[in-house]
Amino acid sequence: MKTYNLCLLGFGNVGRALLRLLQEKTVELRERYHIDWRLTGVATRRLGWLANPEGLDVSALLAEQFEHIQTVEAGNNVRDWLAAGKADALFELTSLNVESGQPAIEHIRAALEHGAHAITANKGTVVHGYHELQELAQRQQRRFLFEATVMGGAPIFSLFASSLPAANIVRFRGLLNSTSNVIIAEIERGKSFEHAVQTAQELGIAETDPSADIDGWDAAVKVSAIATVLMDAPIPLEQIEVEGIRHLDAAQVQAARAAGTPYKLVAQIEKNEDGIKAFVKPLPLPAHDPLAAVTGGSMLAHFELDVLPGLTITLDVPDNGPAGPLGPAVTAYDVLADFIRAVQSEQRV
Ligand SMILES: NC(=O)C1=CN([C@@H]2O[C@H](COP(=O)(O)OP(=O)(O)OC[C@H]3O[C@@H](n4cnc5c(N)ncnc54)[C@H](OP(=O)(O)O)[C@@H]3O)[C@@H](O)[C@H]2O)C=CC1
Ligand SMILES: N[C@@H](CC=O)C(=O)O
Repeated sequence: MKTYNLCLLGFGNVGRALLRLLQEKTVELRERYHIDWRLTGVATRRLGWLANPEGLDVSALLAEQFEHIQTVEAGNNVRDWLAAGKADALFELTSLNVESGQPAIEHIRAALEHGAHAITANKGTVVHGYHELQELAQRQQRRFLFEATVMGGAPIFSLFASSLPAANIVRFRGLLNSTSNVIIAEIERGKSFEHAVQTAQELGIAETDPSADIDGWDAAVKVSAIATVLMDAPIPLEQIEVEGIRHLDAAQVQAARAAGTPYKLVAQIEKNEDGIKAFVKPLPLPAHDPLAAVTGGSMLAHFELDVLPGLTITLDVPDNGPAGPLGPAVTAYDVLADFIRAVQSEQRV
């Protein structure tokens, strides 16, 4: 059985949740999937480039006892660090950069060139680097996987890839941003905007810079990722009509809720012979609209396909589970599932 050397770049909400999940699933990974693992690299701007090819102390990392962690010299850049950690897989879990997807794209490029699989929750890499990184992965016979980037926790990209051959999306409508949904719900309950943002941050679902959520860009990036990967219609962000929830007036939000037509940040894509059009904007929705019933950090994606009139995927994310906030935990599951898929693709060769 192969022991995989895993390197984590970004050790925030999702990185920590992934490490906890890997610990929980160690025996299952070994017994069901013949995968053994050790953590050989962790890096963030604050921590620097930590590596040890014999394995880093996972419990000390999770307890933030960084001074107890034994490391080797790992240089001060991603390529030297991947080499020092003898990486077989990189988990790229750094913050979203809406404008360029960097430096995450460079991290993934480095991992693939090193010969490691690259798995990410960072949607900037898909919007700004999808074609280049897929081609590089194919040349290197490694996998670039990104299931967690849209509706972290739910299968979207892998579902289409594995179970919906020759199906073409003609319309998509969904609620793709948990943070704005939590913020709107808090405002409906009479909380201030600042308090509402803080609640989303405490749940671990807000972006490092929450203005990406509030101003609609996180949802727009997800829209662009769906169009690029699933609709073969890369739509640049500047061609998406984007309006966030910042300007929504509390009284207006509360009145809409009282009237049974709550505001939701709706994402929509339509493709026809004239091309592709997409928007992200807050809309009051009638009670019978399935999007109106999506609560808290939950999300919904509704696809209309040429072969299926309607396919809806709902991801229920209650705020907290026994071990804390569930948003990052369900996202970590998608990352783990991608890792298993990457290894299985090697095992099939
Ligand atoms: N949280 C969620 O529910 C979900 C998150 N995602 C995506 O997952 C990614 C991580 O999210 P999350 O864990 O919540 O974010 P956090 O803000 O909690 O953590 C981000 C981590 O990345 C590190 N980081 C940021 N920039 C760099 C850089 N240039 N070089 C090295 N390290 C860097 C930060 O550490 P430091 O500041 O020390 O560098 C920190 O450890 C994001 O791209 C997000 O969009 C996707 C789906 C759901
Ligand atoms: N900030 C995002 C996290 C997942 O992508 C959200 O709120 O949906």
